[in-house]
Amino acid sequence: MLAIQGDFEAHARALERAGALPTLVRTRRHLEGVAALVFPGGESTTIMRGIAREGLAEPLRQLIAGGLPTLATCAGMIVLDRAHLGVLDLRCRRNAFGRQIASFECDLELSGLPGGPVRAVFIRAPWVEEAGPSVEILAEVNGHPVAVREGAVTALAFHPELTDDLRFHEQLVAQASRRSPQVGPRQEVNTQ
Ligand SMILES: NC(=O)CC[C@H](N)C(=O)O
Repeated sequence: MLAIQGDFEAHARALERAGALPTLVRTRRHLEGVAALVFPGGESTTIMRGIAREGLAEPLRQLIAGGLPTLATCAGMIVLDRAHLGVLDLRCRRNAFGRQIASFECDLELSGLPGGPVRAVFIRAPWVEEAGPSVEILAEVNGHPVAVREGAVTALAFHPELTDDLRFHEQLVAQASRRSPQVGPRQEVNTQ
């Protein structure tokens, strides 16, 4: 997972519980051999600055364009949008829910996610202001998309990594092991 700034440690714990071996990506070298990517929540301007400083933008774009399974939450969704890395064909509105209800939780039903609604934790969250035809909207709040999928990328305006709900991380691990069976789940790697 991208570990420049933000709540990547919460993602690491969720990934471990989902059977993956999370590694921290801070430089280009750390991208070698990754089977999936996570873009955490945090502060998108700071994360973008780190990406630029480390020369990570182009390698990240190439990996995602090549179909690397990717999960992005909150600031991570902003980082992937047209105005930033440009890997998702959508435009985010930052801090979209405004000051009064900057942070809130709700139960959210997502299309294509079995097992019932998720408890969605929004923290100064963005929403998707406008999206191209290749972007599938998975859930909305008040008519604004807050969960989308495009290709192998799932982007969420909320933070599943801050709850006990592992479904998104499990989905990512499953996507990654379908694509490169040698890398997961961990039980298969470590059977001596
Ligand atoms: N929880 C979050 O990731 C908030 C995102 C933050 N408001 C930003 O614009 O970068």
